[in-house]
Amino acid sequence: MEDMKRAVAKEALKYVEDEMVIGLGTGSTTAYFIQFLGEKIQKGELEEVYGVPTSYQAKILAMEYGVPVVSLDQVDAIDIAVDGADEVDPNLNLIKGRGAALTMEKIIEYRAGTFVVLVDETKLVEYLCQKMPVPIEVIPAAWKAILEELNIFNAEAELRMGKKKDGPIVTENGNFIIDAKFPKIEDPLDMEIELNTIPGVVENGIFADIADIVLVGTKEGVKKMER
Ligand SMILES: O=C(CO)[C@H](O)[C@H](O)COP(=O)(O)O
Repeated sequence: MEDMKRAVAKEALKYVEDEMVIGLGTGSTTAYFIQFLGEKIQKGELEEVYGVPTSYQAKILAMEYGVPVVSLDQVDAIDIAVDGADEVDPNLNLIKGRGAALTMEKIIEYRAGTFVVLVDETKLVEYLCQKMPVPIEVIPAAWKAILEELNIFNAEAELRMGKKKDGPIVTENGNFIIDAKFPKIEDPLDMEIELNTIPGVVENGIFADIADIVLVGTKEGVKKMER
């Protein structure tokens, strides 16, 4: 599994050129990309490249490996964004947000000229929500009301609890995460828009029609899916 993650991360470097602004995703696969990117910069193989992190994890890794970091409000445009995903359907719609960084990820990846997604083959599904729930970032005061609202969609939804913290996890924006397992998502774009109309929802982890390229790590090597 780690070999597959490293392989897609290496492949993603081929899309990076001098003077690019790069959205840096969150998660274990993107961590390899940030590491390899930093190593290339340090060797002088890439120049005038800047990273816009989607999370503290991405920012800390970028600082550790020597990728110059800038914030979204310091750049005019993002040339490319590279990030992982939890599910990818045949039309390159995604579920993201296991790392609870989905809001900043979507803000940055939506704006990227090219959005490259890095996954291993276990993340490929026939339809969204086949295996993974949709993470939904919510305003803390609204969590219970939103859980009830999600009953309309027949979702099995729960507040995400901390692992090394008592109580719910708190996102980098100071919000809670609800994980909602829907029966089957027939129309990802429609569902993405509908979830965001519930008052108190900040953003949800359906990324419909955003990914341009998905690099899939398989036992036979890296495969490319493109829109
Ligand atoms: O959406 C994410 C974080 O919010 C991650 O990109 C996604 O969970 C994939 O992570 P990993 O590469 O560790 O499997």
